[in-house]
Amino acid sequence: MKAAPTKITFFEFLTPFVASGKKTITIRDESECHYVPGTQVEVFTLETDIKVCDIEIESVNPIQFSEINEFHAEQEYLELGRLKEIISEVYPNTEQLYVISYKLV
Ligand SMILES: CC(=O)Nc1ccn([C@@H]2O[C@H](CO)[C@@H](O)[C@H]2O)c(=O)n1
Repeated sequence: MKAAPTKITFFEFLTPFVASGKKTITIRDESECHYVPGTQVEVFTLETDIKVCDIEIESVNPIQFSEINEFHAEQEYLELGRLKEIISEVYPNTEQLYVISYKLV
């Protein structure tokens, strides 16, 4: 069995919202859906690989791109339009995604 991942990266501009507890979910593709509820994960900036904080994974749930709504945007601490724009840039032509929810530890 593969070990649960212990590191996650976020775009640097989003990390203050993760560290302050304002952003409580992230939406990723299949390659990043292997986080395990109850495990602790270190948060780093994507661009500069600087450690930001520690989080505990609460849940990982599949979602279709077309199902992303205001409720997710609120938890992402982003406007819905902006959220969908970012996701389409990072994961072009990917319908199957995963909502990873977490809390600060
Ligand atoms: C390799 C890597 O770090 N990738 C990503 C992928 C996504 N995100 C953010 O997650 C949310 C849903 O996609 C949005 O808020 C995105 O901006 C991120 O910060 N970094």
